[in-house]
Amino acid sequence: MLLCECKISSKQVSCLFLACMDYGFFYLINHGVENELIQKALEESRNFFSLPLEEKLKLPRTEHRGYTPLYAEKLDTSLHSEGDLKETFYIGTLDDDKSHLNQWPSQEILPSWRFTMELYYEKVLSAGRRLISLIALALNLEEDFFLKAEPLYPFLRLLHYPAEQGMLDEKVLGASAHSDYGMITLLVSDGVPGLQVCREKSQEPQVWEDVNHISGAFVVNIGDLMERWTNCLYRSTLHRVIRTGQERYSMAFFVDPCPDTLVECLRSCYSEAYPPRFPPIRSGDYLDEKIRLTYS
Ligand SMILES: O=C(O)CCC(=O)C(=O)O
Ligand SMILES: [Fe+2]
Repeated sequence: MLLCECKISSKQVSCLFLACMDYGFFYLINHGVENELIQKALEESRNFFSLPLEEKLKLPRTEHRGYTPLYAEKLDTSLHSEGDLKETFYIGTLDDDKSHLNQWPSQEILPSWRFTMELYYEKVLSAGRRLISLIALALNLEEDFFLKAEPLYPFLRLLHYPAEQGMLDEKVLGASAHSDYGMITLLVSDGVPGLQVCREKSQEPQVWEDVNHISGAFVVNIGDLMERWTNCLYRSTLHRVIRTGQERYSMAFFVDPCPDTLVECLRSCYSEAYPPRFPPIRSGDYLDEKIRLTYS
């Protein structure tokens, strides 16, 4: 899937439609975020996670921004394990009345950290906006249909999966099985394997496929709210990160609608024979409940 400033062809729009329907996961290239910036942001993320724990704990996650230590989150809330073997750092919107809630490592310790993360955030957000308008076009909607859910509610999640020391409970994963909650996610990693997708969430036993790394490309996936809007025409696909013994870094950028957006089945996505599968829901209510469960 190509995404550039120039005109997009109808063939590319149908290719996007099929990718959202078949897998809910696809690669995105020519997205306008330079690979150098991606690598720089990954390096800064590594710098942060390499700090002593007491330094990281000075920025504890508050209002869903800041640091969460190993095992603090469990993405598969049905699992009986202590939590996921990953540490994370969240950055929320940069330019609204909540921007002051963001937490930043001290400039003395990491001088270019905030600048790099803000630049990365802005660039990925603009690629995400463009992609969301293409997703609307692919559904025969007005280009700005999903952007009416402005101000968007994007979050950058930095992730670090440590190399393992000693024996661990088999049930513990890097990121346990989950689907993402919002509209779309744009993901990059340092190339260390581990990410897997399961195309049929209800099939038993579940079949997991590895997602290969393409340097400079985003792995994009559809989230639950987009699945609800489209009455499951677009798939919010189950995915996870397994433990490989190797250390791994990734950065997930979640593009979510404004909390007050009412997400209800699109007119073109239901019929008498295929009624809406989900009741309408306020985006903020759905997201808050999912986030609450992840930490409980
Ligand atoms: O680290 C990865 O590759 C995936 C992370 C992920 O699925 C998430 O943060 O929601
Ligand atoms: Fe995810």
